[in-house]
Amino acid sequence: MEKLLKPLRDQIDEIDARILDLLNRRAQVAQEVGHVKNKVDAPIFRPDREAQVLRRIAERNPGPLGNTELQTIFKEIMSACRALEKKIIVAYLGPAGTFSEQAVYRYFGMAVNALPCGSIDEVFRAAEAGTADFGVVPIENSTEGAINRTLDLLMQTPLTIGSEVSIPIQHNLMTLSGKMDGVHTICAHSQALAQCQGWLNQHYPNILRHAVSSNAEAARIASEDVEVAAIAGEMASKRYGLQVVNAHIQDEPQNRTRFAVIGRKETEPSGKDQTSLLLSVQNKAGAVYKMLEPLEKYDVSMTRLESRPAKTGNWEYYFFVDIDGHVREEKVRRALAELKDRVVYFKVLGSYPI
Ligand SMILES: O=C(O)C(=O)C[C@]1(C(=O)O)C=C[C@@H](O)C=C1
Repeated sequence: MEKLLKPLRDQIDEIDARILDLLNRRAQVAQEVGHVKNKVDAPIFRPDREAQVLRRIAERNPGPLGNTELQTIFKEIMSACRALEKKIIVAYLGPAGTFSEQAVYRYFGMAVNALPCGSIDEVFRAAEAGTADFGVVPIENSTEGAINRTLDLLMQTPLTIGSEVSIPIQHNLMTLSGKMDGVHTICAHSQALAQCQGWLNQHYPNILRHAVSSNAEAARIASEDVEVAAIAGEMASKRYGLQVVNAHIQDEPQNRTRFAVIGRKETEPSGKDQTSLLLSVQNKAGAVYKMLEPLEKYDVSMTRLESRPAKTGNWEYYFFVDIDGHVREEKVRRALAELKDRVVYFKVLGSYPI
């Protein structure tokens, strides 16, 4: 067998040498891009350009490697090249081991400085103050709906949504021993408890559930107390040395969370974008219909409409609306110009690649 493998491995060695050379040539060009950008103080991270590179890879891919695998590889290549220009700092809802941390690396690749924050508010503050270049905040879960604190903060912040990333959320029940004997409390973030409610009612109806600030915090508590179990992702079980008792206990197998990447700069059009809006209308019959009419008129599709009561107490609602297209596209610009006159509150949260 070794005899048969030798010439094939020689081929792989030779190809690897070429890949190595090409990767470093690519990195050198990225460094030059960095010099050009530094001269005019242009942003290093360009989500629009990265989306285009990844799209082109998928379009040109003849196989046998799959598009998802190739895009993962190219994301890391860009992440490494970008870090040669500048290693960006990304704030997220910590501690380390949360799904938010996973979203940071999924989106930016491994060559970033991930900065854990104690709350969603702190993530916004870090990005607003410039302590971090970007923030990653959960915006919506497919089982539990909107993350209210994020939506409230998006109303107030001067930051814009520059990208989004969605990751599968798989919850595991874990303890130090890998067993549930003697466990009196299950700790997790309230969202995770809600997402696993059906399963917990069925399997452990009599064990106390205790909401804590994050699943990673739950894992930390469980790592110090044999009588406590945690619900958390795989990263947290590894980080805190816990054994999984039951894997994938979320009620919805396709459970995903969408994260917004927030920053101080708007994202340029990439050719395939969407725009997130925050709107409010007066509580009158037909007001929502009237608000959305310009979208139909200019053939702009709406991909999400979510309502949320305003805090003023007079039964007004805020609407989080996603539409296809970038604010700089003509038809979007026109539709929004008309829509603006029909609402009492209007804010573009950001345009970014789909
Ligand atoms: O094209 C650029 O603007 C680059 O800086 C290069 C590059 C890349 O590696 O392809 C790196 C970082 C940017 O976010 C986008 C792309």
